[in-house]
Amino acid sequence: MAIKIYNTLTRQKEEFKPLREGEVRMYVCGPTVYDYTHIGHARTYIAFDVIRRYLEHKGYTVLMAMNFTDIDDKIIRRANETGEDPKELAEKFLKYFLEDMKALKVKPADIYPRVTEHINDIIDFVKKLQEKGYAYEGSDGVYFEVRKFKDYGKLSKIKVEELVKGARVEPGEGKKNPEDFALWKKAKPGEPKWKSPWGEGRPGWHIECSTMSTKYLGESFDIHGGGSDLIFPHHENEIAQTEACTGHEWVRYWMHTGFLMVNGEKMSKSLGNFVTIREALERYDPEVIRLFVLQRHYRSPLDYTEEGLEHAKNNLERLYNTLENIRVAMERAEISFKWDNEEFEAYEAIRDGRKKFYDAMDDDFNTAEALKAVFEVSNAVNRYLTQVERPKESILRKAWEFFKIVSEVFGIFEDYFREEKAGEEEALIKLLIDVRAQLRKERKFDLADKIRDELRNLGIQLEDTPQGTVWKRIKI
Ligand SMILES: Nc1ncnc2c1ncn2[C@@H]1O[C@H](COP(=O)(O)OP(=O)(O)OP(=O)(O)O)[C@@H](O)[C@H]1O
Ligand SMILES: [Zn+2]
Repeated sequence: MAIKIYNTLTRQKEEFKPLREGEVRMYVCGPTVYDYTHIGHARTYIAFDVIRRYLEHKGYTVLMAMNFTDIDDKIIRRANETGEDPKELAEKFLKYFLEDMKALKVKPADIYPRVTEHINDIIDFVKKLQEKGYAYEGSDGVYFEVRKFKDYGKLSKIKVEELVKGARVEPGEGKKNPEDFALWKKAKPGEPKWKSPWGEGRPGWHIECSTMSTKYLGESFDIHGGGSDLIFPHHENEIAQTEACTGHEWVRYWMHTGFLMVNGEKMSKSLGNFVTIREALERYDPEVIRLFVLQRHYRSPLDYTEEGLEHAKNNLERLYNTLENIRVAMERAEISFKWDNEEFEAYEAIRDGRKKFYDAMDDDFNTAEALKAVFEVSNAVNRYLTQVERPKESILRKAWEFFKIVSEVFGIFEDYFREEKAGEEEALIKLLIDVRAQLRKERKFDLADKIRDELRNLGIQLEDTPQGTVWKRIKI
């Protein structure tokens, strides 16, 4: 089944067709690193992590880039308040962000381009816009002339006239028109700055994403995403800059996440109503936070409540319980020579649950519906295990395989399945030690030594002690 994606650009679900067969190139706007990452950010990044995981699960090679805004007004302001160097401040919070994402089991992006390492690329981009007549230099910076770009407003559906009336414009003294936005800001005394054809200064916010995404993903790519607060002005301006520069369509699918809300307001650094990921992780397992996010569709708003997190915690426990039930039951499971009603019922429940899971994920990554399917399978397996004395191995294996898929896509139970693998490996080593002991008894020393040497080549060292043979891992 093909994947359908809700495209903010067309306000419709569309069948997903990547530009290159088998490959998906996606760019997700990263954080402005001036404070700790909060659960609101986590909502967005976990959502895109699962989207990316699902695309990979479906067989696509995903090339993902995420920027770091490591110089910007907010960073300079905060650094002035705390007396830190803006560069060090950004560096510190960038490191914390990566740690937080790792803790939440969010797979790292392939490339994390940072603004301060791409200043020359940004300058080149602005120069091109100036050459093409879309940008002009004002007293305090270089601006993009919005009215020159005919498609302006195509993403947010905001008209330039409304924009000016509603005063949704950025400040800037040197602008020709109120709706224009800064591509380059000339440095004020004491601000971090870089040399440019327009004097010393720094990039505006939007230009970094146009520059760095096209540098790494090409002049056209598949998916661009972020929280829905980025639709306007950030993504609207990104489109204007990039399409003005290249003269053709840039991004195929625009994806935006709903907000994480606290008491009816967006959780945000600016409003100060946030719970950091670190605080949340002191109280909840990372997988609880993931499940809490996945309980809602990524486009819907999500309320941050204790009940919501407790609900996720209980749900996660229920699923772990089922996994343990299956694992333990495997030991008493038998090969099937015939099926009874219980087997047919369990089989059909797993089959239907698995289909529902894929249908839900194909339908614009509907994790909330997919999770329902996971519980249907979980309930059916538990029911089956209470019904039969000797469960059939094939039924359990089907359920197990399904949970492995859920694990891969949702980024939960990963350690559990890893331990299972480690357990299998240990059992195999023990088996080889027994075989070697038997060979030695039979005085087949050549073969016995071969086992020892081959294992050593794999990083497993055997040692014969008076108590028997023991093994340890060694560096090879
Ligand atoms: N409450 C939230 N719910 C969902 N996504 C959010 C929330 N807050 C921020 N995001 C998303 O996190 C990403 C990084 O945000 P960024 O660092 O730009 O935050 P910010 O806008 O500076 O901070 P804040 O919005 O907290 O004041 C963006 O995609 C943004 O849309
Ligand atoms: Zn961006």
